[in-house]
Amino acid sequence: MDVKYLDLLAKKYDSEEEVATEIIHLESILDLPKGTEHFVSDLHGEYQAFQHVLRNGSGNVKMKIADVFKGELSEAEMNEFATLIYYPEEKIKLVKSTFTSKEELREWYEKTIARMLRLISRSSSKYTRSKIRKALPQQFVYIVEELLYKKDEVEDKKEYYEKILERTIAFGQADKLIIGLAYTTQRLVVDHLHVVGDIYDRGPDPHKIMDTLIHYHSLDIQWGNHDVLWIGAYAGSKVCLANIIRICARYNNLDIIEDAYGINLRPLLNLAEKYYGDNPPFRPKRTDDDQLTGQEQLQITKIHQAIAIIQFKLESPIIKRRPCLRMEDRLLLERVDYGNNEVTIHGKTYPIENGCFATVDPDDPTALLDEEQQVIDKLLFSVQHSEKLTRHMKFLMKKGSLYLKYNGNLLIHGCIPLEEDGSMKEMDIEGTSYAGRELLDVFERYVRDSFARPEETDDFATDMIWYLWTGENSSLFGKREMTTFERYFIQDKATHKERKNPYYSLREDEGMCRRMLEEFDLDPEQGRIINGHTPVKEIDGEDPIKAEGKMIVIDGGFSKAYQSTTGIAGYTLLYNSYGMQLVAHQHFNSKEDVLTKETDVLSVKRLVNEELVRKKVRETNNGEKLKQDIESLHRLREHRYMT
Ligand SMILES: O=P(O)(O)OC[C@H]1O[C@](O)(COP(=O)(O)O)[C@@H](O)[C@@H]1O
Ligand SMILES: [Mn+2]
Repeated sequence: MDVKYLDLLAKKYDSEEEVATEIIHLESILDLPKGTEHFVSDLHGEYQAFQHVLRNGSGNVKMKIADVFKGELSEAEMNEFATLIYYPEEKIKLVKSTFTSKEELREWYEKTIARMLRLISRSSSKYTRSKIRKALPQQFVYIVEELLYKKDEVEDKKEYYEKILERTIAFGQADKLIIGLAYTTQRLVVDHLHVVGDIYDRGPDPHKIMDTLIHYHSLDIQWGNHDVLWIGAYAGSKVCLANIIRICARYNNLDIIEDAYGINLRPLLNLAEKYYGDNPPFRPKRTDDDQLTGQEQLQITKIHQAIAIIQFKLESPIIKRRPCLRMEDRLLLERVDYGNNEVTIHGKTYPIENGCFATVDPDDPTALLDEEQQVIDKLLFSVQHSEKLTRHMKFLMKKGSLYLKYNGNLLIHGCIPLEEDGSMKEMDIEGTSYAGRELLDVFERYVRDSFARPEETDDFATDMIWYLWTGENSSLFGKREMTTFERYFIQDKATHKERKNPYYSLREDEGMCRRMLEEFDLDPEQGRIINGHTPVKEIDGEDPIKAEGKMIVIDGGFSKAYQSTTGIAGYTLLYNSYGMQLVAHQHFNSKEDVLTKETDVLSVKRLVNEELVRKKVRETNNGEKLKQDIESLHRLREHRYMT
């Protein structure tokens, strides 16, 4: 081992005792049960629903409450207690408003704090003290530790503990303590979060989800196609940028661009006002909460058209300069017969409905007007100078990747592109052929490369990010082609169909899943593939657990827009030392509903597998890391203190 590294390590552990203590500490962690992993995917801007799943730990909080209090508290009391853990600030207010005397309140404080400590004590049983300390409300660490580790049987200490509680309440600190303990509980029931892609688009608050994730104690992200679209926009891809704005307009979410990220849409609006009018397929999709005036709706409809046309124009030069992407079929603006109002796709001609080609020159259909060029350039400048977006995109890069191998499982948003016969689909990129894991690795390199050079807007790496959004061999898209143009302009629904990669039928097969795990050097006996991206249509009887449990698809659709096709409001997955459980969530109404009616929609759990022997940290990714640390510490001990 590198002597320099050992010297560095010696600075941190500068006595033999310290090295020994650390070795003992780490070795004891290895024998603790593995922490609970929580998998979520396809959040699609649904911040409230995501918050709820995060706060209740996919039902884990309730499970722990039942473990501790079943038989002692009624169902209603347990539910109320659970709500307090999820939304402590609001719940305390509600509870307090029901009391008529100080005495009542004091009793409630005492009872509640005692219960919370019991719950925390149970939830933290598999963690070391130092880890628990980190999870405790920092201003109350001393008090909580005293209370947490008290031993009731020690009579003379009883008075001492009561005094602590009494003083805490008397000093008006009880609310803060309860709030802190509630967040501690939330934190302890989930050790690590995996976000299996698609934080962005369709829903109203992806930026709030990002802020939540930035503050989350431990997580990783597998990029979804929508996340990569945002990364692409920030990394300099104008066509990705046009797409994110188009999608925000389509879902009436331009606030995300303007208010959350501070990007000025005025130039785009001016252009839109000049060239476009009302046009049904471009009207924003409405949700129940939208209160748009006719004027507002019209404005969004115009913006939607303006940016869609810019997008279609921007696609053309990329397709032409990158023949290896083989996307010539998508040069649709060039296939429009502007005189007869028709378009020819895959050899078939269709009438165009609701065309909006005022800025298109039939002789040079993909040329941007100067005005359009200026609009997109200004937008890119704003995007790259948005402080908040910069923070969010950097975080996506830091915590994210195209796929992840974690504790023996393969986490991936979309797919591994396959041929019909189950072989890995090859793609020729700049003269080299890639498939399977290698293809995904090369895709990721391009994303990182483009992100590192945001000033380059037309280079290969930046074009590849767009390809990841929409290309046939993209592991994130997983479909033959994206029929956005057809859905706006052609009535014939057959043209709207996006044919899925064979992966999506082959993944039902256990042998295939085993081969894919092997492709990623994972043990097919132990490992599973965890997928997002395609909504599981429970309504039609689709099963999220496929291939004898080797494949688990957890996109049940947080996205409200997709709930009518799925029939539920999302799946999440829990993986603790006892095994894996899939949780199906019912539709989430609102936080207010949870608070007042305790409607913490019952989540149905299904066992995916049960570990025969409780899994320990030793057998996890983290365990591997700890073993390496221990090894280094042994070396340090020999190198420094035993010679
Ligand atoms: O539902 P919309 O807004 O029309 O979007 C449809 C587009 O979204 C996609 O389904 C991709 O989004 P998902 O990753 O959420 O599936 C495309 O395949 C499709 O063209
Ligand atoms: Mn997706």
